Amino acid sequence: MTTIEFPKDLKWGAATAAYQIEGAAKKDGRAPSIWDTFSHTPGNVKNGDNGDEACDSYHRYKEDVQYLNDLGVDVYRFSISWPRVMPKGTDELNPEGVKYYRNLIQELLDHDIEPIITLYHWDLPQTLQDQGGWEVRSTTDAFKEYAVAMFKEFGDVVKKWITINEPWCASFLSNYLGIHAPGKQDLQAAIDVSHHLLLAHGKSVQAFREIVPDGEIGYAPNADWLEPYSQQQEDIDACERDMQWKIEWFMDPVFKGEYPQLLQDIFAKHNGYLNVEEGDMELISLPIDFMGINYYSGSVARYKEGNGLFEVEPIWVDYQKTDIGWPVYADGFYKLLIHIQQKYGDVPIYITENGACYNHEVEDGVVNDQERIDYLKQHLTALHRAIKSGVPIKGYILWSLLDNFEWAEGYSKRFGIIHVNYRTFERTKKESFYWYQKAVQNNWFEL
Ligand SMILES: CCOCCOc1ccc(-c2cn(C[C@@H]3NC[C@@H](O)[C@H]3O)nn2)cc1
Repeated sequence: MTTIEFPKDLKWGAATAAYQIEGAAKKDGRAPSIWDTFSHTPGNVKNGDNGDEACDSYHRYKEDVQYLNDLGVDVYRFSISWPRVMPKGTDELNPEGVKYYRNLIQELLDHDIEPIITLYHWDLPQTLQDQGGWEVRSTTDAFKEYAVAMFKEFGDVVKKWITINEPWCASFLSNYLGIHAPGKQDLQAAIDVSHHLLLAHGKSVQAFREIVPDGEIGYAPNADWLEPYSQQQEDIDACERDMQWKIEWFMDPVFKGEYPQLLQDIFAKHNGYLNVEEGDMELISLPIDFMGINYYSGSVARYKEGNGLFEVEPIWVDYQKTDIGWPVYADGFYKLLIHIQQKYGDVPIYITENGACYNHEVEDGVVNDQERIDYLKQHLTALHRAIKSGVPIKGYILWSLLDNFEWAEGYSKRFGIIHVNYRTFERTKKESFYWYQKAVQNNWFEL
């Protein structure tokens, strides 16, 4: 048997996000977010699902922390619901909301699990959306006010912070493709949102240095891996364009202080333009301590005239697929990490999300999700290969601890290593839970 053994200091973890697991959407002063509005608008979410109750983790967080303790993870990545702690988006804090997160953090610390807080995991307070949302610059100041309040509340015990989760999803998927909240299909809006998300990141990094001087802060872009279907230049160029949309567009500003010209030119052909003001890029490119990378899938792709903004067509034949339809492409994980290191140098990286959707149900008390175990084996092997090649990987945080509300897919898509019965909220450890538990506790696994 082949053993894959990781560096002794690699941090192992699991991740969730507020709107996807908490529920209690109207409890103890929480105000609506754009995802409450979006999910309650017919047609936006499969089966008309919403996050009103989700996994009821708001009331069951102690049980969920016990599962993390059973796993033996070093870290737990969760997000704070902005409208739960700051219902108006700015101004006063909601003490009940703050108390929930203080209790959750204390429960983690009592079990020797390090909290990693994501400040923005897509649940913008609706009241701010009503004032223009991320399309307007003032929301970057509202975010800074929220971030500063959280740094002051929890910075004494929480030392790792992530500003923005998957800015590509929160900007282009949400405001150009219209698939996520607020569901707009407006390129200019998406470009403005992408810039304001990065500006909000920069403003909060600047504040963080004053408030939590011994802390570490980063952000968590998502990326898939597309490689040319052939060596035809048109196929190579098509992949480059789409990859730059997720990688360079969100990483060049932070690590190079500029947006990629290739994409600016493409956007301009569709009447989309950046609105950058004096000082913005200096804020956005303030040094950070780590970068999160969220990776799920990849494939070959080819040029297809007129197909979307970038005239690219992923070709998904020949791939094993998960139950959300995404190809399983672990090599893409390795190639992405090497590519990022080549482009941006030795930025410390946490894998802040990696996991698979398989919709197994409980049968006689068992959830036999062998496919998820195989996915994890393949991707952790690819990660190990990247580490051996010198990529500075600091941690692996699996998506997700629990089955949860998978955005526009609702509860129809299960990413958890723990099965959730959405009627009773009963949790059931899947076979992948036990496999991951062993890998975490051993720091190695056998192929
Ligand atoms: C060109 C057309 O493209 C359509 C692609 O549409 C999507 C939809 C969804 C995703 C997506 C979903 N996830 C998992 C989440 N990451 C954060 C966490 O909350 C998980 O639930 N990552 N990416 C990407 C692309």
